[in-house]
Order: sequence, then structure tokens, then C-alpha cells
Amino acid sequence: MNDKQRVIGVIGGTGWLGAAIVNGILQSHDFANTRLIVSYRTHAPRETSAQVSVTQDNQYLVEQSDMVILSVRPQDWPAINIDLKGKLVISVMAGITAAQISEGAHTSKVIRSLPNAAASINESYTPWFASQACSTDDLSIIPTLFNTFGTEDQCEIEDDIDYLTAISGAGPAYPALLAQALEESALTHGLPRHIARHAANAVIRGSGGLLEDLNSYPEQLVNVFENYGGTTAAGLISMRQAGFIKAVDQGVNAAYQRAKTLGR
Ligand SMILES: NC(=O)C1=CN([C@@H]2O[C@H](COP(=O)(O)OP(=O)(O)OC[C@H]3O[C@@H](n4cnc5c(N)ncnc54)[C@H](O)[C@@H]3O)[C@@H](O)[C@H]2O)C=CC1
Ligand SMILES: O=C(O)[C@@H]1CCC=N1
Repeated sequence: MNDKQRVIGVIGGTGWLGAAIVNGILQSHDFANTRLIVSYRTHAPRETSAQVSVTQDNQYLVEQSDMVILSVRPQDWPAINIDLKGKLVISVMAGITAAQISEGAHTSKVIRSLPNAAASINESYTPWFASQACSTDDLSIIPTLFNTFGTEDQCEIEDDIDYLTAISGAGPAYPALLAQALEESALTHGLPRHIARHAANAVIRGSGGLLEDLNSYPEQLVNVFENYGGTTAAGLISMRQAGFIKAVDQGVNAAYQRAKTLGR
């Protein structure tokens, strides 16, 4: 299918993640000729585009689309009453399995993916799993699609999507928690709030940039500072002793268990 012929439907496309995905597609040259049809539940989107039409009728959206992106909350999934009649569906819903989507939406061609909130700045990391019925042609568009709002990896094991829900899906919140902890520590020390916040946010942004720029492994960056033997090493040793690594592992496992039980 060439881009001229393609119509992508986005159910829940006015939500947090759905809108980010729509914006990513609209900004991409690869989808310049693709039309989008977006469904909403209560509030019609204020901004419109010639490339996008809107509807409240999800089955109408399905009929008009070549493929459908499902971006409603897991708890709203059971009420989505659609018959895809074998069309390709791409879910971004946490915790809802490919088998559940296949059964509920009447198609065996399911891509189960898990972007993250950084999709809104085209910096999502999106792992995805494809059901066996997806053809090579179906799969060929998926990396291009997810690259419109970040980067992606195909996973061979579906459970890895649940685990990555906890790692990278929830992930943007973890450095935010670290930034909050840094800010609170600085406030406790008596620093002005604007300085504390600016410093904490700049640290998270700078560290991300260093990891990306050096293309380094996180442990390399940590080791460099540990071997330096200065103030940073003192901070890192104390954080490790206080259980930082264990706290992160426990947090990830709690999110993983939540992902495993969300739709079941
Ligand atoms: N927000 C995030 O950071 C991430 C979200 N996800 C997944 O993305 C999905 C969407 O999440 P958010 O965008 O955060 O939620 P959201 O609540 O912002 O968006 C969901 C949208 O679906 C709409 N909706 C609900 N029922 C509908 C229906 N019957 N027809 C049409 N639209 C309907 C809602 O009105 C809402 O606009 C969830 O399943 C979540 O697990 C996955 C990774 C990250
Ligand atoms: O917190 C959540 O359930 C959603 C899915 C992954 C990130 N946000």
C-alpha cells in the first residue's frame, strides 16, 4: 500500500498519548499523504487539519480506515465495540493482551505496543510485539510509524511488552521522581525554589544528553564518576547503601505486576 492510499484511524486520538501519536504522524514526511480519522468520546478537538477528520462513531472509523490505532485507557477497552473484519490493529494500551484485542476487535492481525509520555516531544521509546497473522507488508510500516514519535524495537515475546511497560512505558516518571527528590533535598538545605528546580531539571536533561551523546552504557558513566573518587562518588556510594538499586527494582516489579493484572 503506498502512502497515497492510506487512512489510519485513531480511537481515543484526542487523549494524552493518542494526540501525541497523531501529531507525530502529521509532522512526518513519510505520512504526508496519509489521512487520519480520529474518534473522541465527549469533547471534539478544537484544532482541526485538512489531513484529519473526526467522529464519535468507532465502527464508522473502522470502515473508513486501512489500519486502526487503539489508544483508550485499559478500563475503557471492554466498551469499545468494533469489528475490524481482519484489518490491522495497533494497540498502545497497557496490560491488554494481543489475544484479548484479537477476540474483542475481530481481527487476528494485532500489533501490541507500549509507547511512553515522551511521544509528545517525539522522544518515545516504543517496544512492540506482532501476532503471527501479521504479514511482512503489515510489519513493514510499523517502525516507520513509531519513528514518527521516537524510536522502537520489535519484541519476539509478548510478556516483554508487559515488562517494558514497567521499564520504558512508566519510565519517564522515574527520572521525574529523581528530579523531585533532588529538588526537595535542595529545598531542605534552604536553596530558593527556582534554583532548586532549575538545577534538578537541568541535571536530568543533561544526564540524558550525555548518555545519548556518548552512546555509552549507564554503568560507564557511573564508573567514571566512581573512579574519579570525588564528591559524586561519595554521593553514589551513599545512595547505593541506602538501597537505591533495590528501590528501583522493586518499583519496576510493582509496575510489571500491575501491567500483568490490568486487563485480567
Ligand atoms: N499516557 C501515557 O504516558 C501512556 C499511555 N499508554 C496507554 O495509552 C492509552 C491511552 O492513555 P492516555 O492517552 O494516557 O489516556 P487518556 O485518558 O488521555 O486518553 C484516552 C482517550 O480515549 C477516549 N475514549 C475513551 N473511550 C472512548 C470511546 N469509546 N471512543 C472514543 N474515544 C474514547 C477518552 O475520551 C480519552 O480522550 C492507555 O491504554 C494507556 O495504557 C501507554 C504508554 C504511555
Ligand atoms: O501508567 C500507566 O498505566 C500508563 C501506561 C504506561 C505508562 N503510562
